Amino acid sequence: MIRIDNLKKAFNGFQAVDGITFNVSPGEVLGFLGPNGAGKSTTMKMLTGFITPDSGSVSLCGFDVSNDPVAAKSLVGYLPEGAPAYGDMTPLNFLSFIADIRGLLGKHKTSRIDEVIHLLELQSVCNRPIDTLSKGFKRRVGIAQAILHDPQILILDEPTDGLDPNQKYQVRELIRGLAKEKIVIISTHILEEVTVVCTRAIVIARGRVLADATPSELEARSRYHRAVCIDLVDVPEEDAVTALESVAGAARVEVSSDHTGLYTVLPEPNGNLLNAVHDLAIRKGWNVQELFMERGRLDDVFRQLTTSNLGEPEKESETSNGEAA
Ligand SMILES: Nc1ncnc2c1ncn2[C@@H]1O[C@H](COP(=O)(O)OP(=O)(O)OP(=O)(O)O)[C@@H](O)[C@H]1O
Repeated sequence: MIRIDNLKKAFNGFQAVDGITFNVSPGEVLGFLGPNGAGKSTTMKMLTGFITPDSGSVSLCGFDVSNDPVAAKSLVGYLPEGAPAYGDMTPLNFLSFIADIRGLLGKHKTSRIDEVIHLLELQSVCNRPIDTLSKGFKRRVGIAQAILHDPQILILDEPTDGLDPNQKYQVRELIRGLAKEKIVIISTHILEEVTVVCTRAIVIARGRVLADATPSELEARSRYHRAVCIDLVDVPEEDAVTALESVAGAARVEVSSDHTGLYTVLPEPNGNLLNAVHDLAIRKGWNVQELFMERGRLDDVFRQLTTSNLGEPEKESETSNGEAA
């Protein structure tokens, strides 16, 4: 269990993290979301003991990061922002160095290095200086060092940044596999990653938690939750919009700007439009290419949360100078 209580950190009077509190249990993959400068990396650095909080506490499986740093840090694998490594080392040298620091010895050390090299598919670059590797390979070396000692807690700052779609898929699968018995926290800008990988998401801005929910609960907060999309062929736009607007429970109709004939009907709160829109299409004899109901859009919720709450402090700030993060 990770317990984070009222964590705060200011840099030169600027409140980067402003009272963050949450717990995470084994088996959870927590996605940490927020706009640039929201305080995600700073929070992760405090979780891992990389920087010291001004106040508040972090406990990792019962070990306080400030009072018992060695025990706490031994439980954590950390991929810092940008996946820093020693560029003149090869991945093999770097992993061997990390294994020594983590106290892996003899055959166990060799077999773990072998395992992570295979898991992250680093075989082809094992003996090249890290500085000469592509961004994607560097990130994979960073993930390899984070999981090398098979930690109970994984904290990964933007783990799929710079990876191609195949590698993104592989890393997400890897995280899902690891999460079965570990606690995983990832920060990401990729909202689709939250739906695919995370069991829970925390949205922060200006160093404060704005939402803490499952991805489905967040989607349900979207204006597009249960909106009905209908793709029509050869129906004049005006006729389609007028008819769709008249459906009972329809709040608004949006016309797609990049796909002719595609309309999204947004519901009144708790409205259920699917059957009504379906019946309308039959009555009108429309040629329907596609008809489906949306779950909701995370990008919409993210925008609503992070733009509408930015000017509304929830509690007093100690040293904030009011600058935009
Ligand atoms: N060492 C530092 N000294 C001064 N200011 C800092 C330092 N580290 C972070 N900050 C500031 O604290 C705020 C939060 O930064 P942080 O890196 O935690 O945000 P983030 O949510 O991770 O952003 P991004 O998504 O862009 O990585 C930013 O305004 C940043 O400029």
